[in-house]
Amino acid sequence: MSERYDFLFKFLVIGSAGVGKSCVLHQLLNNKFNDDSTHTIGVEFGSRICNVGGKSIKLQIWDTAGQERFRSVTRSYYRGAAGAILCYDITRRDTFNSLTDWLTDAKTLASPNIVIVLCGNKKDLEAEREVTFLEASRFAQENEILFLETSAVTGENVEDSFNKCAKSILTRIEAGEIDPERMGSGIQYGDSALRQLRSTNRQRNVTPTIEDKCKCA
Ligand SMILES: Nc1nc2c(ncn2[C@@H]2O[C@H](COP(=O)(O)OP(=O)(O)OP(=O)(O)O)[C@@H](O)[C@H]2O)c(=O)[nH]1
Repeated sequence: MSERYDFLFKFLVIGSAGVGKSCVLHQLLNNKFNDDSTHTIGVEFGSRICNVGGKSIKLQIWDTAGQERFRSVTRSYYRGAAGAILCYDITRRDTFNSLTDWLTDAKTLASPNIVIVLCGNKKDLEAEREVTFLEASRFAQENEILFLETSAVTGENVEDSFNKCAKSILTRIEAGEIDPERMGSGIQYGDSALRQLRSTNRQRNVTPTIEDKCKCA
């Protein structure tokens, strides 16, 4: 049976090597910690459906390698991403210090409108913390991105991070700030019937509302 969803969003998981990107994604997809994670080579892929704001959204998620030597490969996957989960490790200040570079890459290679959720991962390692919650939330505020601390071990806030990103994209679509039909928006409608509705409406010169679109999907 084919999956039914209202929208499909393309997401990236980015951040320095070893911050826990693959473990965060594994926790999201399998509800458990992968204690055998190795460095990602290039990119890996996963998908799942989440329900936010009364809509069903398929997340198509690209987990990128953080190691510098794969940067040219991973950069080629940024194009057309609607959202990014930007991870650092709360126990390693160097991973926090490189966030500005990751942000620049996301905005220039994906889209200036990309919705970014900052995840301070390894929240379970409180005793080894090097980056405070407060300074990270200030950084997020200054850069107008969302922020959560997560743990791929306990699962805390993992699902919330992806949901928060999806919710924010949805809100911006509904507010007319993001146009899903723009080339490279990283967003697709969920059903071919929608395209039919749009072309019918276009012939009638009617613009479908988001409600029409979702009813149809
Ligand atoms: N304590 C703790 N360890 C974690 C957490 N997330 C990941 N790890 C550990 O951190 C290490 C790196 O995790 P990965 O998920 O492979 O890191 P990555 O960011 O995908 O690394 P690259 O693929 O090289 O970019 C592994 O040893 C994990 O077991 C977490 O939330 N808490």
